[in-house]
Amino acid sequence: MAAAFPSTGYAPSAPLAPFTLHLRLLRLHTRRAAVVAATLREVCAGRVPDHVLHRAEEVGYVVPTEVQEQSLPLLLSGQDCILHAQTGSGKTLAYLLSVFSAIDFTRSSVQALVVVPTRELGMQVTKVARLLAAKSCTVMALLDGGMLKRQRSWVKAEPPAVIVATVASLCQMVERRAFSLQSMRVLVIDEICTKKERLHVLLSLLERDEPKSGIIFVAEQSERSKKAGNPPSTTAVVEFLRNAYKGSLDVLVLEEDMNFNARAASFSEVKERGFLLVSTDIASRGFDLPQTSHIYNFDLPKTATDYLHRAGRTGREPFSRSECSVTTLITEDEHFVLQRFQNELKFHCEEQPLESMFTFSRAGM
Ligand SMILES: Nc1ncnc2c1ncn2[C@@H]1O[C@H](COP(=O)(O)OP(=O)(O)OP(=O)(O)O)[C@@H](O)[C@H]1O
Repeated sequence: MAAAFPSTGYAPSAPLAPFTLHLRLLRLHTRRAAVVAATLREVCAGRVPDHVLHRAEEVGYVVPTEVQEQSLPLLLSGQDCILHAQTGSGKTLAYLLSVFSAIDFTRSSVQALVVVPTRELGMQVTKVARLLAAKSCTVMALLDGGMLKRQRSWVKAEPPAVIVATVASLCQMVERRAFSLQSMRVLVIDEICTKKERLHVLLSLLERDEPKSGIIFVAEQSERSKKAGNPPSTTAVVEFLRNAYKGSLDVLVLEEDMNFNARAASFSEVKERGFLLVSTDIASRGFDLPQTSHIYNFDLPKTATDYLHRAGRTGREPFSRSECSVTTLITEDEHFVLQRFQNELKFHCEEQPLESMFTFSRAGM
């Protein structure tokens, strides 16, 4: 059977079956849809200054990503928003466009504040903000490890329109009254789930669960972190709990670097009474502490096998009938790792979003 084809630039060697034609039609529709999709300029029309959109186009931001397409109408209408999307989906550009839609470029005052968890993220955000602003306004980065003294006099003499800051640097500046926040129009909080927040979540879990005894597993310290002279994670967790935990259990620590005597002392102590043992994976194998009712993975284990060994420290005879649980603290980015462990070990975790578990007073953290 012969078939007539519209001119497509190629000659099929055999007549196309009906379903093939159907596929081609579908493809045509998809292409058409891409052509008629709104551009970034259209989505931002009348809200974001032309010079910013022009810069965005020069950089290559022409068509909005999905999160930008969905969030920009809300952000640009002045509504408060929480953007929740995968990493790399384009949230930064979405909130920066809303920052530039809200500030008055002719005023010399701090009008937008972007709070970031790390210096690295701060540098990235500052770079994109400066690209978009070009010379139309000043974007200042107040990041940990920066030259805060010099910046303090600069920020006073010539307040930037946009400040990108890590929490610690921002606090220093605010405590020294380096700038006024009275003209602030936009506040962006980018991914603030710091170790500190994790610690507070852990504390709330301990208060809620009231374990008989528990082991809190933290990650081993990396060589890089050791060289930089940072304390190991175990120290941070133990110090925090010794100050903040008001329950009856003893807070103890077990570390790789501890000598044998120190380890033995820790070990015999925990065997005798209720404990919260903070440890790296060193406590996940060979340790028999049957009274352990709760396991907390403060940091994710490296592998599914490590997860299994950690979990195996609870539910042990003769206490195995009492209520036992394994809780893993994860951020959105870590979700897939826990999913991988579940697939590999064939178990199912009940997921509890933070908001559904506790009412946090973030201001107090
Ligand atoms: N509309 C767009 N068109 C083309 N590229 C874009 C667009 N928006 C963002 N990008 C690019 O996509 C990459 C990821 O964007 P971005 O870092 O903003 O994502 P994100 O969601 O903020 O990520 P994270 O959660 O890791 O901070 C960057 O390289 C950015 O330049």
